[in-house]
Amino acid sequence: MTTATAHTDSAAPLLELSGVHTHIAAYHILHGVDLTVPRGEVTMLLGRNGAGKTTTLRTVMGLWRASQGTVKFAGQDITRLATPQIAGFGIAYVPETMGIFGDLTVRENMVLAARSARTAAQIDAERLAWIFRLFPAVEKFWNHPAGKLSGGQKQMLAVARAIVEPRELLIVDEPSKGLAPAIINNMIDAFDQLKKRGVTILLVEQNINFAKRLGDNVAVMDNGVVVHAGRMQALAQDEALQRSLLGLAL
Ligand SMILES: Nc1ncnc2c1ncn2[C@@H]1O[C@H](COP(=O)(O)OP(=O)(O)OP(=O)(O)O)[C@@H](O)[C@H]1O
Repeated sequence: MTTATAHTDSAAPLLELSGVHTHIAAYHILHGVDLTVPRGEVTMLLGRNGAGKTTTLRTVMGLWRASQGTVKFAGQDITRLATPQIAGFGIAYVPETMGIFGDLTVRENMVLAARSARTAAQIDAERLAWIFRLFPAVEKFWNHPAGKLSGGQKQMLAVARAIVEPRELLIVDEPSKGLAPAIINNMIDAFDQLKKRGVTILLVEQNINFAKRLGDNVAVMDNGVVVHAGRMQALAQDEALQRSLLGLAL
């Protein structure tokens, strides 16, 4: 499958939401979200429970439909496109539920995620070796049912699936959720490596320390809008601002 290439204005944000409203059934959840995700950097989407972070990601992926506003990827309006078309532009999305098939082996999970491969041998060998280096558990449990993996190993498999083919933008909902500190370090390393390969990354996080270590940019949501956006370093150095924006989430 070919990935559509859009124009390459490197200064323009890779992903840009403007005034996005989303309704779920009778509920008005997003109330005009403005969010920019600069190319080649890591952007953290923070906010209290129920602030609208997951709904924002799902709206980007076309899993919910924006009722107003626009979502642009590499300058193209993707607001009304279907999810497979959006993914086809080179956007990978790892939901909080991870989307792993527990009855299938790790290998089968990876093959299913690689749209251009029908067998493991058809997955790009250099890329697979790189994924094994990033996430040794994926290699170690290659022929084991994915359902038997620990929570951290499942999260690694979920990210490994998302990057089995080259992607321009990787979106992950709460990658650090429930992970032990050693696994969190491994995850941070992996995202760093991805960034070095030129992948733009958008992560939803509850863990402010994880966010501080990895984020170049930050956007904070509350009540269905982005209430703060800027450089992560500026927020990390301002404890009063962190408290007022994130409150108990800290
Ligand atoms: N399927 C749904 N039906 C009705 N309301 C929903 C649905 N999904 C989400 N909501 C509501 O939308 C609001 C935003 O939810 P969302 O999951 O986007 O928040 P979040 O910031 O990701 O929070 P969390 O960290 O708890 O996942 C919440 O009030 C939630 O109850």
